[in-house]
Amino acid sequence: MFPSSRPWIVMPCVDFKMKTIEVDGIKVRIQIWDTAGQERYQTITKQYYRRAQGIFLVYDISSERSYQHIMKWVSDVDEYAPEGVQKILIGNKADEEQKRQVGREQGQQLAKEYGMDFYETSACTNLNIKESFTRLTELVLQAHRKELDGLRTRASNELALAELEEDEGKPEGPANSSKTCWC
Ligand SMILES: Nc1nc2c(ncn2[C@@H]2O[C@H](COP(=O)(O)OP(=O)(O)OP(=O)(O)O)[C@@H](O)[C@H]2O)c(=O)[nH]1
Repeated sequence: MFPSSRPWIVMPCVDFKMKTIEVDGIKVRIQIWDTAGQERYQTITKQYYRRAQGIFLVYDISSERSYQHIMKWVSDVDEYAPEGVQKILIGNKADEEQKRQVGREQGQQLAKEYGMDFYETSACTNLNIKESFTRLTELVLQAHRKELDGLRTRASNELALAELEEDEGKPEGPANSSKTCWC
């Protein structure tokens, strides 16, 4: 039953969850947006790329077709996600070994081509679920740490420059002003 006092927006194409995970002893709260793969939702789901910091590109190891789609996802991510977004390639349904159509090496090869980490996972047996989430969070934190360090360096350089300019503007100190001629 929907409460009548407030509006409800039903988005059939995006699932949202929040999770807290620990990386290097730090608790990190992450937002997870699971966008639908179907073509008909693409206009909406692409909007979600814009604020992403980390993206899992997921195919199904029992579907060659889903693997072939990864190239398209990568080009969409390049087009719509912010520069520097962290990506990991996932071959899901690793529990379905008897239905496998995509070899593990194919996944590894593709990930290598795009410079991504790669995991085979199973949502059914929990294989590599925690590991892949932890790794993506780690990559996002590392990327932002670099950004923060860059900002810090720039701020301290600017401060040093400001101090230098202030010093240069000051009248000369007593040591210099009471100039003594030794000759
Ligand atoms: N055997 C197996 N089945 C899985 C696994 N992950 C998901 N499934 C099944 O695959 C089907 C599709 O799962 P979804 O989570 O809806 O997949 P999705 O990619 O989000 O689908 P869309 O949002 O429609 O693109 C469901 O029947 C799941 O139970 C897995 O690791 N192993």
